[in-house]
Amino acid sequence: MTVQGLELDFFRNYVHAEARFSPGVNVICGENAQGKTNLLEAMAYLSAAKSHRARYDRELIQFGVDHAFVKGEVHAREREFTLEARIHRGERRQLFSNGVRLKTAAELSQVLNTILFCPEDLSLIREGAAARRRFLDDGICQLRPKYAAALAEYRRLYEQKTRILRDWEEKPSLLDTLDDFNLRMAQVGAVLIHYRAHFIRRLADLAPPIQLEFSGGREKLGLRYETVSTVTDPEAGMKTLLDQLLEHQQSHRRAELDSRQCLTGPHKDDLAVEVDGQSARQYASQGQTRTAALSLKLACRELFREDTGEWPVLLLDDVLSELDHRRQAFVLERINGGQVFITCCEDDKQIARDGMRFRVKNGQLL
Ligand SMILES: Nc1ncnc2c1ncn2[C@@H]1O[C@H](COP(=O)(O)OP(=O)(O)OP(=O)(O)O)[C@@H](O)[C@H]1O
Repeated sequence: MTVQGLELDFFRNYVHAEARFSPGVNVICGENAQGKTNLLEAMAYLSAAKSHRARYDRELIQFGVDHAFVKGEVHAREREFTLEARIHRGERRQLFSNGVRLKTAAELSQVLNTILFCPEDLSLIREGAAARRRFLDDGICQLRPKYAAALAEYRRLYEQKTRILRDWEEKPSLLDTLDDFNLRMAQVGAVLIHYRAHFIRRLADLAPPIQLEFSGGREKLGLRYETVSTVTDPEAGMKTLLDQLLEHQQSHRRAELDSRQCLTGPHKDDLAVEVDGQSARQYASQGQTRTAALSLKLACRELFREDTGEWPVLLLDDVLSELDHRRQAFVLERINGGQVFITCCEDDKQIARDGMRFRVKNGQLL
């Protein structure tokens, strides 16, 4: 799949921009703070109506303006699509595909998939479990609309249960509904675990060879799914998962009431990442961290290809500047095949000589 053209109005620092892109490599150069990341963010937004760095859609709207508009012409599944996002301050965003209003962001992902790698992705290795859960959720949501729906329901249930646990002492009648919430959370939680387990198993096949090649045959990457402790096999059937989740809830019932927190369920899941058998979070060097994060993203890209039959659009933000020439060459070699956008600070002619080049200056694409 490819983004053939992009149009932006009042998106971040772009007042208006239009561009046509190469189906291969597109190099986006420019000095700091000119709008390179904003451009990749706009493309990623068209695939999932989410930004990797904005908490609220309103952050995407240009300062002092009340709306933003992103339009992409996308070639996917041997067809042409026009995807549009209209973002208004204080209103719900509106998404369209070929002029038809979409009900959910998951419908965008059925047309366009993107994989973004940016400097913040080092947090995938370095930080707590939340960053890795986000990585899993973003990947699976793009591929599986059912997972996206289950995740949204789980989040709603989690918030409601958290409110019950917070307020039950003041309002004991709230406890009447706790068992119903627990059952539904275990049912939806089993769905999340099922999808996550399969996704991680496939990543665990795809990522280690990338890390090995990346590191010149030196580094062995290991991935392991860590979920609720009573779950003996995350790939077991739904009924087994449900029973094991209910068992965990039961054993934590008192602790939840005492601590007034939701202590049981896949909202605490993690993806353990190891390099040469040691926890990457604790022991990986800067270079190993960057390599492991990039290997995970490139593995995700290959998984998407296996699943949809098409390469997702790869968005590499500021990835090459930190790598030595051998690793740069490896990345450029590895990304052959699909459409790629790479940002860089200086106009390095060595990078992707066959690709199209763009210069970004003060919110203008030249
Ligand atoms: N909502 C907004 N309205 C207007 N400008 C914004 C908005 N959000 C961010 N900007 C500005 O957009 C500019 C470009 O940001 P961007 O992150 O795209 O830079 P960049 O070219 O990737 O730079 P770097 O190389 O430093 O990463 C920044 O100066 C930022 O302040």
